[in-house]
Amino acid sequence: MSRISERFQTCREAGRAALIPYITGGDPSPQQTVEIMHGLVAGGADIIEIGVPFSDPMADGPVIQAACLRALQAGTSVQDLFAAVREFRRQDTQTPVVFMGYANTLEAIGYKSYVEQAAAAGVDGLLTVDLPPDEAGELTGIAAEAGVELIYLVAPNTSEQRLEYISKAAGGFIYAVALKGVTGAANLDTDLVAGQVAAIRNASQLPVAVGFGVRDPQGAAAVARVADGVVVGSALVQMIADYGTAPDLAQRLQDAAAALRRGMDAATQSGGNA
Ligand SMILES: O=P(O)(O)OC[C@@H](O)[C@@H](O)c1c[nH]c2ccccc12
Repeated sequence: MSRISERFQTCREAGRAALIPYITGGDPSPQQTVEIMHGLVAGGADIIEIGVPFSDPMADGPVIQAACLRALQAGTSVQDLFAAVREFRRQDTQTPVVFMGYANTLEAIGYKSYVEQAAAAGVDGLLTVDLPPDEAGELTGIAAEAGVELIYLVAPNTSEQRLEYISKAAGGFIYAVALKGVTGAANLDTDLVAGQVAAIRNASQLPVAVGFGVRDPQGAAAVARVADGVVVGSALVQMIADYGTAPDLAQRLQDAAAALRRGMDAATQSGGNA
């Protein structure tokens, strides 16, 4: 069983939703990424999503765009991020790591080389925003061979037919984008999210994680009641923007993850995870 499936199973058995923090790799520096990853796990993260910084991150709002810029200015390369995951894996062999990024990066290195290096470093899944299943082509076979799961996004306006199609291609979990627009939005509508998750569950057996617009323990709690996983990105990335040079940056992110964790666990213990 893959590390991602295993983690969702553990969460299901424990009656809780998976906490999936997102940070941009190499922000504020590649060295700090490993420390932050360990901090997030200590705070209760189940899966870590690392953004591969890209100069034109079209799905991202201003907070993550700025993070990409900081990471690139710090000289972050994909190789640095593979090295960061290798380093992380020396202490943590349990927590799944997903690389989120854009096709451009994979194409520059070559799909096969990229996937093999990612797998060797200890990356479990790839979420490539502009490579939907119809365009993943040879990536699908390469990833399957390397044991790397391809995670796909489902938007609020994704048709039922399209949902069926994506479900067939998807691995790991389905990422439900809670709203139209870019990352870092503020208007999460939990009723809409509940309906969206229900529709996805009709089409797929995979766990469903929800992201975009979850920014605090209350929002995380509301999503944890209806989904298998909760992704929080911009709110944490904003802390890196604010405290990037503070010596206790990793501890601050650990505390933020712990607050999200508490909110989510309180919600699922009192309200069930149906
Ligand atoms: O930032 P938010 O609103 O908390 O959303 C999560 C998101 O940041 C993370 O999953 C992500 C960052 N960039 C992306 C691009 C596409 C899909 C998802 C992402």
